[in-house]
Amino acid sequence: MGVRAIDRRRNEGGQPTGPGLVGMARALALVESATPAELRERGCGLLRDGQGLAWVACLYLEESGRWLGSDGDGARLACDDFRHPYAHAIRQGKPLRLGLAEARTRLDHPDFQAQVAALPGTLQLEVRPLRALDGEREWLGALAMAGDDTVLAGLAEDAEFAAFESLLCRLWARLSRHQGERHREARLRQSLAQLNDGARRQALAERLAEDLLGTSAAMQTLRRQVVRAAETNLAVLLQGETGTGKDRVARALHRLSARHAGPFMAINCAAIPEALLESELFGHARGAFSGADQAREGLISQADGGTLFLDEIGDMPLPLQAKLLRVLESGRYRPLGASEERQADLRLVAATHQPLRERIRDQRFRADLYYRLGQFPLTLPPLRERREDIARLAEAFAADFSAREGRDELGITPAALRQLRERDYPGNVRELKNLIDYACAMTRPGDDIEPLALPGQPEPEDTAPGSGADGDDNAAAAASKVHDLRRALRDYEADLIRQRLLLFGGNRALAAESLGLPKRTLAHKCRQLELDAK
Ligand SMILES: Nc1ncnc2c1ncn2[C@@H]1O[C@H](COP(=O)(O)OP(=O)(O)OP(=O)(O)O)[C@@H](O)[C@H]1O
Repeated sequence: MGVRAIDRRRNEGGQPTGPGLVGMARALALVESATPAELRERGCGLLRDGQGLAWVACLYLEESGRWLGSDGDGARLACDDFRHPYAHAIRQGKPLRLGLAEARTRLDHPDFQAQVAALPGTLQLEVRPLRALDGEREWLGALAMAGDDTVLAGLAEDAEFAAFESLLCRLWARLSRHQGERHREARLRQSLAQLNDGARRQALAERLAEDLLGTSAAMQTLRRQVVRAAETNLAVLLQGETGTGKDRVARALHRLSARHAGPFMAINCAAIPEALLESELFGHARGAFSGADQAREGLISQADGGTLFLDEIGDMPLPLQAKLLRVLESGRYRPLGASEERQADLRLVAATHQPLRERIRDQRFRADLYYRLGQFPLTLPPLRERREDIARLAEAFAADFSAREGRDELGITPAALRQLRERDYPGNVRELKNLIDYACAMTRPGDDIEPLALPGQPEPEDTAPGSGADGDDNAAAAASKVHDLRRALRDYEADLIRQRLLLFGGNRALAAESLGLPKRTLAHKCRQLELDAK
């Protein structure tokens, strides 16, 4: 029975539709499809409903040309797998008809078997390879139909079915072409956007190189990561040995971020006595504790709209860690003694030189806070792992010194550079900077820094015989000049701490240990004496 015959039968109920109009309605239904998938679905529906077929499926050739996909059941069948009938039909380039019972026993592809499992074995299966008639793309896929022998035989001879199939193929080819173009355009737009993003990020990373010096691969990677982190609002955890530049990275992150116009508030958790840290961070209400005559904003409130940098986060006391976690998770906090909670919108950057995992093991740091802080973890490489950066850093520090002191620019001799490259730097970049400052101070204006000017290199005068006696004389002379004991002691203390920090390349833990002080006390003294606490 042909399409026309079936249409006639469908319209026996008196609907005023002639064969031509039915064909038109069918064509319209196909033409209105927006995508190849919709077209296939409509095509199958029209055939199934109008032709008395038991099963209709339309398989499409994937872009690779190696697979046939099926919209309805998601089956995917390889074109060169002859365990299913579609491969045979496409290989032969002409329709294939066989009994379903035979197909079930001969063609044991599991996806095909599943497709026809529920159909009676008495039916016939016809597979028609579909080809784009305009030649743009040779094979489109295959049409599979199961039905009575007479129905399938009628269809094969029906001119209207042939027209239907031809329209299906033309529309399919056109829609595929449009869809392909749309996909190509979308891919192009996407890669252009990525290219633009890539170029913008590259430009930012290059600009960052003026601030975070170093051409080593490790520094280049770090700068790229900083640019990425700055694009987000994620909490950043900076980990690295002392003096590797964590503070510098935190400031760069803020400058590059969308919050750059907001405040950047920083606090060193190790430098503030435990009792004060909470009110420094959270602020307090008036009368919250004895001496709190005025309400005071804490750093969290001051950092609203900007970035809060918590240095030495590993030293934060456990009770405060819990409160900080709450700020991170909800943005809510309560100043000391206040009755109401407040809301803050800030990006948190935390830094530590301590192995936080060990502190978690020792139950001195909360694991949940660690993971929350480290949404975007960044590790700063120690200087000894990027010795190629030493010369560039040293020259930049010498230039900084000259600019600060208003002196002509100082060069560094190749021998001094060699020595600088060979040193170990437990205090990392800070140690190198202190060393160059010292060497600059020891170098006569107009000269270049020589190896002898570097600390740790014996000076001829120091080794001269009798220097011990001179030392005693100098001490006596200095003592005779003291008129204010407190001030003299303060100066002496400041000098001693400064020297010790220089000796240990700025490593506060080592400096504090060598002076028999807790690290927190040393940090406190540095603040009191207005020494560079770093
Ligand atoms: N890549 C760099 N380029 C230029 N200067 C740098 C770089 N890294 C660090 N410095 C300088 O080295 C010194 C120490 O850096 P910073 O204070 O950022 O280290 P840190 O890792 O925060 O140290 P700590 O753990 O002791 O707090 C600063 O003077 C900083 O300006």
